[in-house]
Amino acid sequence: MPIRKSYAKVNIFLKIVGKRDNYHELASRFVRVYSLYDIIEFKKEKCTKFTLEGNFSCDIKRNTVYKAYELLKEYSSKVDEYFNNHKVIIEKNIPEFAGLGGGSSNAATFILMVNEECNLKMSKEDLCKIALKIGADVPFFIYEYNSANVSGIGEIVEKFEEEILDIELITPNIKCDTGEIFKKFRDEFYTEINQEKVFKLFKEKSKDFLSKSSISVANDLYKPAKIIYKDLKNYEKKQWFFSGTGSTFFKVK
Ligand SMILES: C[C@](O)(CO)[C@H](O)COP(=O)(O)OP(=O)(O)OC[C@H]1O[C@@H](n2ccc(N)nc2=O)[C@H](O)[C@@H]1O
Ligand SMILES: Nc1ncnc2c1ncn2[C@@H]1O[C@H](COP(=O)(O)OP(=O)(O)OP(=O)(O)O)[C@@H](O)[C@H]1O
Repeated sequence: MPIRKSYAKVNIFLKIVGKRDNYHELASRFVRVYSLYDIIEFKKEKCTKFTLEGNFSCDIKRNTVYKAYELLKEYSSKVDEYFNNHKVIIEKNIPEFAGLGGGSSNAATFILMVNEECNLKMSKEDLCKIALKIGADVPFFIYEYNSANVSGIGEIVEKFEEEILDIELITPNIKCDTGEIFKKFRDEFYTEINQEKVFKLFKEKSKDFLSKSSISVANDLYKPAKIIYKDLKNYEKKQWFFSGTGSTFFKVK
């Protein structure tokens, strides 16, 4: 029975490089969190329509996995046929609105599983074209790297060679809205890192970078996030950093 782990991610650093329409171009180190994952299973069962079981806060049409299904079934009739005979069960462990890429990871893992089970023979590059339509973090999960330097709006994913990191997480019960935080950044904190500094950042090991950085230097979105969600400051601790648009703080052990 097809079953796979759908890992969480943290952003070791997240720097804004520029604007692209109402989006922002990033330079970010994404690292897979091996200790935190959802589990996605395709279970044999007759289904009259696409069936997705799991503890989600949104309806099926807004689910990233459903969006991935809708996009994949355009490629081959095998996909619809497969999900007439299988349902999708997701055991959710990654908290939502946490900066951990839960929804994005689910979509990517689902895409990889369908590519295999329906024998679509699509390349990672082809799968990323679909992934990007779902969200900026999805391509990272398609490549399945332990660490990667991600740029553009998430569409450029370069493998970064380093040891697997042991990451501790604290996710306060504060649901951080990504759009609001980017807007606050753009309105009140806008700054761009230059390409020369990005080049140096992308060569630095994650542990070395963090040993010399502060939470606000590592992640351009932390200051705006803290203005909107004032309780975040209660969780600030030495050697703890902020992932994505939060609310998760992480420490590399
Ligand atoms: C912050 C990160 O999680 C870093 O890993 C990602 O860049 C977030 O990307 P994402 O999950 O695709 O973000 P979404 O939740 O779909 O985006 C919500 C809103 O955030 C803003 N947004 C998002 C990503 C980005 N690179 N620039 C943006 O300005 C956009 O207004 C977007 O409409
Ligand atoms: N498969 C899914 N798992 C979790 N949330 C999902 C999923 N599909 C859609 N969502 C919705 O996406 C929104 C954000 O979920 P989540 O924060 O996990 O996604 P993410 O953008 O990948 O992660 P983050 O931005 O926090 O790093 C929530 O409204 C949630 O209901």
